[in-house]
Amino acid sequence: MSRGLAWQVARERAAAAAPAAAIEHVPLHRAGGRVLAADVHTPIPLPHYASSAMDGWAVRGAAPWRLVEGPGIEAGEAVVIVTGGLVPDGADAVLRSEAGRVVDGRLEPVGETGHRDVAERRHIRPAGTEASAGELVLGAGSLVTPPRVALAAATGADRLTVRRRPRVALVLTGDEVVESGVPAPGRVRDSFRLALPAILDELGAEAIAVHRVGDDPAATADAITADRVDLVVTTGGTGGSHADQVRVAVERLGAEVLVPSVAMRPGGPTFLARLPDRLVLGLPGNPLAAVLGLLAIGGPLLGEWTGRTAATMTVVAAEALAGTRGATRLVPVAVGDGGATPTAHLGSGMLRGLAAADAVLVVPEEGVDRGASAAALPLPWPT
Ligand SMILES: Nc1nc2c(c(=O)[nH]1)N[C@H]1C(S)=C(S)[C@@H](COP(=O)(O)OP(=O)(O)OC[C@H]3O[C@@H](n4cnc5c(N)ncnc54)[C@H](O)[C@@H]3O)O[C@H]1N2
Ligand code: MOO
Repeated sequence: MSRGLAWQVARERAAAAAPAAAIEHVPLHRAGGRVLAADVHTPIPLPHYASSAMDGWAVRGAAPWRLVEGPGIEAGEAVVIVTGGLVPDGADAVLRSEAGRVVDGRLEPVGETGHRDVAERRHIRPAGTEASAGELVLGAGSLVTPPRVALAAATGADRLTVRRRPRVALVLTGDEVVESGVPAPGRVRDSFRLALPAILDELGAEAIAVHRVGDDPAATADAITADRVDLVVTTGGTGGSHADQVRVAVERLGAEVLVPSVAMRPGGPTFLARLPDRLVLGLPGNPLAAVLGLLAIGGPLLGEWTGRTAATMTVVAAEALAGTRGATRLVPVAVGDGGATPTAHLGSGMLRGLAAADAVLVVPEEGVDRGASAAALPLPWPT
């Protein structure tokens, strides 16, 4: 296998391979975590009516006030009101319940606060103070966070127009892989069926099918084309040996190879190819290599596709890290007050190093000095 495309070039190609996002209209309860595909303008002012900020009485004119039922009030009248209640037209202020007293059916202010409530026309939230009717309140491209869902609801929206999540099928290869229990020598317990859908979910995609196939190009090609999906993520079989049949399967399907392999360690055999109706991201079988391949190449692809571009990160290396000639080295690190330190157990076939990491330091060919700043990939799951 050649050394592969340079890190930056491979990532740019992956981002450029993202198709235009499809859109869908989803109910608000399903919109969290999605990216808006259209601006949200509020059709109503926010708040849309003048409301009381306190429990008490809406009053008009000078004290004392005669208590009336409303809805309207005239000078010298007051109406009982609760927090959030509709302030009657013409009301001057809301007198808080603790700042007023009813004597002989007449309401009067009590103490300095009571007089101030009235004199300063307090506790009325006028309509339109947060937004005017027609105003833009959320822009296309924004991630739908909990307060943004609440804001959309306040405008009266029931659905939002968002980018559709790319649909993904997983094709897990390997005759030796078992899915339960303690594996016998020569067998390995599957690392991917549970982890990859969760990571894809964090990257804004949705795994809708999982196939297990043996080391057989025909079965692999069938699995790659089995579902109506936007992206197929395969594991194993990328290495170029006789058993590494995923590349053979993709070749037989006539795919255009966009990224043949990447000059990075680990994860170098990661590839990206395009079929007429779907992309295929091939990840190596070694567990650490596979996850790093997904973050390094699947990350920019899905970032561009979903609009959830991951923020880049800079960390300070707590120790010097040697580079690898002709390749970018990816080192899972724990990030603490003293900087970023490589975690233990970072073999390509291992998982403990990544399980203990907070980020992945990107070590250029020339290495990183102790105390120097270096780029890092954030991990898409909570750490
Ligand atoms: N002669 C060469 N051999 C290898 C090269 C090379 O360039 N020349 N590259 C090495 C590198 S780097 C990597 S990474 C791997 C890539 O391997 P494949 O993608 O072909 O994957 P497999 O050979 O099928 O498996 C590798 C390894 O991963 C284990 N595996 C596979 N699936 C799973 C799974 N679902 N859960 C857990 N572990 C899995 C598999 O048992 C193997 O141990 O190739 C190197 N070799
Ligand atoms: O790139 Mo392979 O990724 O080390 O084990």
